[in-house]
Amino acid sequence: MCGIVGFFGPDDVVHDIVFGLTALQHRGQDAAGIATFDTNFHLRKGQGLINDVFRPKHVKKLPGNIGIGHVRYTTQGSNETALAQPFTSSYPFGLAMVHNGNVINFRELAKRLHDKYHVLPKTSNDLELIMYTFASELRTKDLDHLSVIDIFDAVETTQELAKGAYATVTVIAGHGLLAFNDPNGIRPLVMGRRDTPEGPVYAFASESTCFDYLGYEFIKDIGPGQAVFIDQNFKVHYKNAYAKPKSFCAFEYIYFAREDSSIHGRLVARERVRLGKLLARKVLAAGIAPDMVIDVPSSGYFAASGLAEAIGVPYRRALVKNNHIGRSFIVSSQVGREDIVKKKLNPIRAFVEGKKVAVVDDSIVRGTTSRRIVSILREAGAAEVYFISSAPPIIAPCIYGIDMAMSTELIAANYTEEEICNYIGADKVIYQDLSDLQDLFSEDRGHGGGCFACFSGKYPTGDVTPYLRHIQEERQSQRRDKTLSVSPKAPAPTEH
Ligand SMILES: O=P(O)(O)OC[C@H]1O[C@H](OP(=O)(O)OP(=O)(O)O)[C@H](O)[C@@H]1O
Ligand SMILES: NC(=O)CC[C@H](N)C(=O)O
Ligand SMILES: [Mg+2]
Repeated sequence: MCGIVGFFGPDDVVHDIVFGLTALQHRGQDAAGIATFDTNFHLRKGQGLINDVFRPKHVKKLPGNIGIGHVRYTTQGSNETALAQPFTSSYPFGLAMVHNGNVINFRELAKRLHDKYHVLPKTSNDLELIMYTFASELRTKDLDHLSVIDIFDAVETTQELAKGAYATVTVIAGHGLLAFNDPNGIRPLVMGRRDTPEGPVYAFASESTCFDYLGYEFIKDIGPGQAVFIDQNFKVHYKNAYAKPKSFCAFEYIYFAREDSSIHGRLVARERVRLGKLLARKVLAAGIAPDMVIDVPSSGYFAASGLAEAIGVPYRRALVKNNHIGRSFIVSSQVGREDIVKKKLNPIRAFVEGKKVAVVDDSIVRGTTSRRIVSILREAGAAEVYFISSAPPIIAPCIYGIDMAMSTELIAANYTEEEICNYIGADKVIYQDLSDLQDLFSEDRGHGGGCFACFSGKYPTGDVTPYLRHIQEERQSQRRDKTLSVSPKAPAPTEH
C-alpha cells in the first residue's frame, strides 16, 4: 500500500519528509526513498525501514526546499533497491515521482511508451510507466513557456491512459510540486499547509496523521481525478473540483490507514468502532455468550472496543503485542509472515484462562494470524474462542496497491466459513456482512461509495482479467507465495 509524501517551502524540507514517512511506516516496510531538489536532484533509497535507510549523515546530503518521499510495500516487481521509489527522469526539466497504488494496464502502457516515444523504463516498477507517460506528454508542450494548463493537460492524458490506482506526488524541477490521483481516487492523498515567517510550506501525504506530527493544517483530500500544482511563487492551482470518492478503498478504513488519520471526512478510528458495533447483531444471533471481547493488536482494537460496548461485555487487551515487531500482512513471503506472527503476540493467561473469549481482528486474509491467535489462546487456557472479523470475507484479489493479487492465497476465496473455522481451530468464526460495510460508506451515509473489490469481486476499473493473468504469470516466475500454505480441512495445530 505504500506511503507517499511531498513538501515544498522556503527552506530545506528533508526533515519534514523523514518525519512524515516515519508516520507512514505502517504503509510499507520493504524500502524507503527520498528525493530533494535545490539546483540538482539528491536521491537516496534503500531496503528496510525509514530508520534503517536514513541516518543523520544521509539526511545532511539531501538539501533542497522541495522534495518527495516513499515507504514501499511492493506490489509490482521485486522488492530490491533498484525498484524502490522515488524514480527520477532527466527530461523534461528533471522529474522525481512517487506513487501509491498499482497500474493494471502495465504492458499496454509500456508498449505505447516504446512505440510512440521510444522510452524504455529501467525497471518493472509501474511507477516508471506513470512518470514516463506524464513526462512524454509534458515534453510535447512549449517547454520554454510551460504553463499550469500544460501541466494539467499532461496529467489529464496520463489519467486517461494509466488504468488502476495511483496517488502520486511529483517534483517538476524549477517549476513546482504536483499531486494527482487516479480517476477513481482509490488511494488516499491529502494536502496540508504550514505557515512560517519565511512563507508557507505546502505538503501532500498519504494520510493526515503526518500533518498532526508536523504542525501542518489539513487543507483537503485529493479526490478522484483531481490534481493540485504548487508553482514557484507558492500559488496553488487546482485541476477539477473535489468530488466525493465513489471507489475509495474500504480496506484503508478497516486495516491499512492509521486510526488517527481522517480520510474523506471520516476519522478511521471512529469507522472501526462503528464496524465493531455493526457486528453485534451477528454475534448475538450466533447464540454465543462471550465473557469478554479482546482485540488482535494492533489493528483490531477499535472494532473490538466497539463490539464490547454494543453487546455489554468487558473489553480486555488480553493479547500483548511486541512493539518492536511490525506488520506481518505486508511482508512479501509466507515464511516471513509466519515468523512475525509467532514473535508478535502473547496472551495474558490470567485474563483468558477458563473464559469464553470473543477475539476481534480487522480481517482474515491468508489465515496466518487467526490460526496462530486461536492456538495461543487455547494454550493459555481459553475455554471457548470465537474469532470475529470486522471485514467481510476477502474473496477476490486486490490489484490496486495491496499485495494480495492471487486468489489462491486468500483463504475465504477457497474455503467455506466452516472450513476456515476448523482450520484456525475456533469454536465460531463470524464475519462482517458486506452489505453493512457498503452501507457505512454509501452516498446515503454521506460518503460517496467505496472500492469493495476484494470482498465482492467487482472492480471499479472495469475488466481486470488480463491484469490478473499478468500478475499470476509474474508471481509464478518469481515463485512468490501463490498458494495457501494450508489446507483448512487440516485440524488446528496443537503446537505453537
Ligand atoms: O489473515 P492474515 O493473512 O494473517 O492477515 C490478516 C492479519 O494481518 C494484519 O495484521 P498485521 O500483523 O499486518 O498488522 P497490525 O499489527 O496492524 O494488525 C491484519 O490486522 C490481520 O491481523
Ligand atoms: N503498495 C504500493 O502502493 C506499491 C506502489 C508500486 N506499485 C510499487 O510496487 O512500488
Ligand atoms: Mg493485525
